[in-house]
Amino acid sequence: MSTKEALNGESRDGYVKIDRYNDEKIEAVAAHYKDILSQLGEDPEREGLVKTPERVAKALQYLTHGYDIKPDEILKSAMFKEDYSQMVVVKDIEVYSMCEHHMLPFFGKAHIAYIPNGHIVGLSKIPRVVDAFSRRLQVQERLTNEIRDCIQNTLSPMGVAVVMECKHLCMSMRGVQKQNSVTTTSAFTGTFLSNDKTRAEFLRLITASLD
Ligand SMILES: Nc1nc2c(ncn2[C@@H]2O[C@H](COP(=O)(O)OP(=O)(O)OP(=O)(O)O)[C@@H](O)[C@H]2O)c(=O)[nH]1
Ligand SMILES: [Zn+2]
Repeated sequence: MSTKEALNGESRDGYVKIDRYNDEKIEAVAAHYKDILSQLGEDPEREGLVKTPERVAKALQYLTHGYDIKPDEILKSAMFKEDYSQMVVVKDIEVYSMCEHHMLPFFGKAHIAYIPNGHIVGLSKIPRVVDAFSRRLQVQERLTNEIRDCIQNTLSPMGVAVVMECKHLCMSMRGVQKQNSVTTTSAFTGTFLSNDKTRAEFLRLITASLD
């Protein structure tokens, strides 16, 4: 069974729920984690840990399921011709990703806007695109750009704006150990780049969630 098939379930809140896994992959990853537990000085046979390698393998499969999703097809599946040319903003989209350097979580919010150019897109598809790119090993900058490029290239709007604000556990629970730092990234195209007023309007609309 492919990982994609393994990810067929969808819960009501729109998040992908795994109810079948790629057993081959789970077994291979779990075997490595059993070894890792030993290397860390643990006893992988003790009661609490017996199933841990399999649990971790399943968790990792979930946390990286974005590799099997085609974000542009998500958008294409719900594009509608519509004569609406004002800014559409979807803000406060929860983001959970993992930094590719330490494989530790970073999480926060994405705020996304586009200005239609003949087509609008089903609103839920925008958070789905965010999930498709964030459920991979990432850096926040690339994640921001990938979301922007996907919406721009698929929907061809007058412009796209993406702002992300995230906390990185690799900066708080280890390393430099800064508990409250938040990283903000942004990416714009079209009118959001060329027109200061449009960009300012977007930033004003999302400001309430930036403090
Ligand atoms: N630009 C960027 N850097 C990130 C992101 N996530 C983690 N990092 C950084 O990746 C860098 C990796 O640096 P290295 O010096 O190779 O790793 P390290 O020795 O573990 O670094 P420290 O975290 O400073 O202890 C660190 O500075 C992290 O803060 C991200 O999304 N974007
Ligand atoms: Zn990191």
